[in-house]
Amino acid sequence: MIEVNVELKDRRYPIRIGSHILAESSSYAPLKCGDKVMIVSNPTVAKHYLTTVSDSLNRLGCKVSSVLIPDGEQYKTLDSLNLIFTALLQANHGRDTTIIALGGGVVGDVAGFAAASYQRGVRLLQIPTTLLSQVDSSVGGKTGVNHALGKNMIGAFYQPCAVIIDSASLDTLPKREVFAGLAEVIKYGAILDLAFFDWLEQHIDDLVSLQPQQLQYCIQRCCQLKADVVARDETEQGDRALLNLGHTFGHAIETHLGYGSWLHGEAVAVGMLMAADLSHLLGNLSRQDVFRLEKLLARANLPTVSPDGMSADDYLPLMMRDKKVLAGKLRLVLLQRLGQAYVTTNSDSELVRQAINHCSQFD
Ligand SMILES: NC(=O)c1ccc[n+]([C@@H]2O[C@H](COP(=O)([O-])OP(=O)(O)OC[C@H]3O[C@@H](n4cnc5c(N)ncnc54)[C@H](O)[C@@H]3O)[C@@H](O)[C@H]2O)c1
Ligand SMILES: O=C(O)C(=O)C[C@@H](O)[C@H](O)[C@H](O)COP(=O)(O)O
Ligand SMILES: [Zn+2]
Repeated sequence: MIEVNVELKDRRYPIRIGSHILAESSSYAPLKCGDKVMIVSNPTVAKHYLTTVSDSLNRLGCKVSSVLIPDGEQYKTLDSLNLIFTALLQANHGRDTTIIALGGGVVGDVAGFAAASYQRGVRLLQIPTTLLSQVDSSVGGKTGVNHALGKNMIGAFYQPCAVIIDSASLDTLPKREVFAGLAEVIKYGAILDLAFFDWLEQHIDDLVSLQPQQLQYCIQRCCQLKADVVARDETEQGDRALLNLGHTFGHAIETHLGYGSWLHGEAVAVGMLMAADLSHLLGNLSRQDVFRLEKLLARANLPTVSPDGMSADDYLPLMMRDKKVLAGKLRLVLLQRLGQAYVTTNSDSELVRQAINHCSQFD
């Protein structure tokens, strides 16, 4: 087992990464004998991992209850949050409880927000079971739910006390979900680390087929890159916005099509290409580097063109609701070059339209 630490201003928490570590009680520190816990999961994940996790916690001497929310992005809602609150109240959980998120990013974001708000805040532990949640959503404390008018519009920054990543849990993950996770993996290389981008170009086939050694290195590198950004800027006052590459476009796709139609990673993949194209139009990223990004995404079996029938007119109003908008001005994450991103308000809407059109089938 290896550990990456997230060093916040006033405290730190560990990300433990290993294979088959959910079956070991020692993985769950700081949980200890006598602790009350509520595991939040969904039926799909529970079928595979709830017994393993509950057994480990029971052996540790924890008092374990669980609640399942429905599976899917369309259930990342206030209703699901309320299901969790009801279960907590019915089982008499107080401020000394710990909420454990066992699942992908949807479970993690909803359970995380439940932890942030139940009785004004209880302890949270993340057990991510998708590639996307292992490399991204379980780390850094963004929690929340969607609104029909926009992604992740209601939420809180709320850090977990630990993140436990069992890479073996990816063996049961559908391939399409593995590919979606690779979009966020490629994002880290594109925004922060050219050497990692180069490594991904060499090893993307190994990741697609979940080769254990390459997978562990990839998860560790992504967690380290995210931990470093979050340590510098926990609540997105500056640099953390770089983690949003492609998301202003991608969230528009998810909202426009209806949550769950395209996966988050798929929408982010196309969004990153739009951002890369725009970066090129603004005279930064070279055409060759736009192609490198496109090729890597395609090799990860991700979409590289906008959804059928979605036009720039559909994107722009939704993009104006992005959380990075300041004083009514769109702020976008763009690429100076591969491995170096920046945030800009200097994005003329005609060029934004052009970039969207370049990534559309009719172009
Ligand atoms: N908080 C953040 O910083 C952050 C970062 C990135 C993404 N997100 C959010 O994360 C969400 C996407 O997360 P996701 O891609 O994990 O999707 P998800 O949570 O919907 O999980 C994908 C699917 O895989 C299933 N699943 C999960 N683990 C499994 C396993 N081990 N075996 C078999 N099936 C399994 C789930 O039940 C679901 O059907 C989006 O809502 C996105 O906005 C948040
Ligand atoms: O952790 C972050 O910061 C990110 O932006 C990571 C993103 O991958 C993630 O999808 C996040 O939920 C998007 O945040 P939002 O603030 O645009 O909703
Ligand atoms: Zn994301």
